[in-house]
Amino acid sequence: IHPSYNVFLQSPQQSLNDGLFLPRSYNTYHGGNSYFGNLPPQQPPQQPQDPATLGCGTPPAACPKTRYRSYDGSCNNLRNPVLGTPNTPYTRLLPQNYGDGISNPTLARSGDELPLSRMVSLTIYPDVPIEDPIFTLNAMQYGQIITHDMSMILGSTQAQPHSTACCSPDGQLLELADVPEHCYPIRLPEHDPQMGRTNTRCMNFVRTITDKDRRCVPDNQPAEQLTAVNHFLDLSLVYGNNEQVNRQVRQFQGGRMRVEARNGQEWPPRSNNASGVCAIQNPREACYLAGDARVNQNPQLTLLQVVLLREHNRLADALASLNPHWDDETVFQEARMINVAQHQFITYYEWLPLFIGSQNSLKNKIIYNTKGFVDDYDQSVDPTILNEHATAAFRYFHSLIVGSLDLVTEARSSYGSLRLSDWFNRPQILEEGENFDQLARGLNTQPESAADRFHTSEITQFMFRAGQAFGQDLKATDVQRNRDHGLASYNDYRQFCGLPKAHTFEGFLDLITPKDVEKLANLYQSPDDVDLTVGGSLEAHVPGTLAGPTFLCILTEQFFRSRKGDRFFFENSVGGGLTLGQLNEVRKTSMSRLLCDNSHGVRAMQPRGFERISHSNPVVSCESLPSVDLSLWKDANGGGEVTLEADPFRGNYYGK
Ligand code: HEM
Repeated sequence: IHPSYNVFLQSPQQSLNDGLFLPRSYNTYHGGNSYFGNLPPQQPPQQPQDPATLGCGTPPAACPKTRYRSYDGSCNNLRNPVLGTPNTPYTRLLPQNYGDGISNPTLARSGDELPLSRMVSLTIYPDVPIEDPIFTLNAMQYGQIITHDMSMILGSTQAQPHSTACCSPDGQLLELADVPEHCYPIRLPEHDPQMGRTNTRCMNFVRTITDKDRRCVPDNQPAEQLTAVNHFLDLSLVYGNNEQVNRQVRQFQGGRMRVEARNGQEWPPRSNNASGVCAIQNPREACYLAGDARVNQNPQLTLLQVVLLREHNRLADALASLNPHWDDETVFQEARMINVAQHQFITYYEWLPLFIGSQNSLKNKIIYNTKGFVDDYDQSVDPTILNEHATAAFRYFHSLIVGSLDLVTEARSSYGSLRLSDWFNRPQILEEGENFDQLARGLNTQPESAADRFHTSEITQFMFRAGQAFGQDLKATDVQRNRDHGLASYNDYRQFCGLPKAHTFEGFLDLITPKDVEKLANLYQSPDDVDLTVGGSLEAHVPGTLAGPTFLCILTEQFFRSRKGDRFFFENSVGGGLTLGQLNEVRKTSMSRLLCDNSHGVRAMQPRGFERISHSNPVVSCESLPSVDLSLWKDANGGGEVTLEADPFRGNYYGK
């Protein structure tokens, strides 16, 4: 076992009493539970690394004393300035379980192949449309925004067919398919409904790039996958993950982001490589450039990206008129800071309680019931994204995706709908007529699909089909990715999370229905072979949450680390950069107000946008929804209470 994992060898401290979870590694961080190990304070800068070894973590030359986050997340942790930066490894709760112990995909305990991931998808994840009784499509969609802010497997765009082909365009296995370093194609079973119609034998699957591929670790050490974006919840999907991308999306005037005006609305700039990035059907179709490569993936994702972009410019315009003496950079960074604070507030206080439960969040110090600052930053907490979170637990919410997107009028009547698979990677649809407003209302009106084992065939049969009869299968991909990343088994994570380990398939009956246990027993040879992605997705939910105990334990741990390990978290009195008055203004923001302020003709919304319209959550005028009073950002030179000149952050923490 790799030394950095010794922390997990302690006996479980967690109990399942009243369904609440204490992230178990609270008091184990101090041992240096970080991939890189913790650097001593004031570590002198190291020389930049050879690009061939990019992925090993390149410490920045200096950490400037600044009230603003870097774009790549460097210097967030001053003891280990590279922590949380792009192109660094995920971390994990349990050691890798590779077929060869080093890097090959997971095998059954017997050494045989695991059941075909596509077979698992067809058996476990069929399309049975069940609406969520409480939550809107926006709850699903904001979840994807949070995901894209936190991680992206390196080597994939998660939107377009991969440039490495393991299968031919007509779905036949290619020679490269047998090169385990790159390819791990999804093989279709004999009776596959798609194969029956098209004679397709495989779906493309390219393995995630690891630290081993980048020659960062010794040959005998198990591989760890790299993530392409910074690990912090910092709107990097809007602002970019490095200075170079940030320069492409910034206007450098008035603190604004670049936008293009068409039909009286502002849109993101167009990508220079539209035909490479999007599935456009003519060169005039929009294909956007944003801080994140996945921006065009589906219309509702793009809509929220546009909302967050417009919000930046709305904030920047207000700050610039309050503080005419501020230069472009100051307006830009202050607007960015407010935008990120609002996003963190919505994520932690409006969204997360619905998914992982209010009581669970309060009890585990993920949210606080306070009007004060929360100074819980701890530089020994590792903010790195957990592989189990990104590859299994958080993907459970793929179940919430719906196959058709409602267009909704101001009177909240349906005007029609869009078929999801017609519009992957084709954001032009947002610019047509009043679609933007109608889709925005649809987000807050239409129910999401229930969190269960059923998935719309728009993502299990038709994903990214680009006009073809069939496309990819997201759930088969999720199962395949679980094995590509060599995650330990469902049974191991049960034990890690304080549940009894099953010795027979019947041992799963405490949380999984007899019918589903039977399906598992038919697919897998042993209870120890069940993939985390699969077992976790079949558990009965913990009351008040949208996940079973095993996934809840992983999600809780991740969101705990993501706040406590972020020096700039918005509730922090120093790093957060807000006065107490400003912080309590930010706490007035809401998903619905964000949509109101950044759409064109939306005049009314229900107060709680992630919850369906009801008597207790009725549609009300936008103006009546609480909003952030930006006059608190008028600085001392303009007669206000804030003074940036008195900023104590000057010079460098170390380096030049
Ligand atoms: C229409 C909506 C969505 C589509 C089409 C979609 C599609 C995808 C695709 C294609 C991948 C990459 C698969 C791979 O190659 O391994 C992915 C990854 C992922 N998705 Fe989704 N997704 C959607 C919504 C969501 C939602 C709502 C969540 C969670 C709330 C989510 C969580 C994730 C996570 C955690 C990953 C892995 C991120 C990483 O690379 O580290 N997705 N999704």
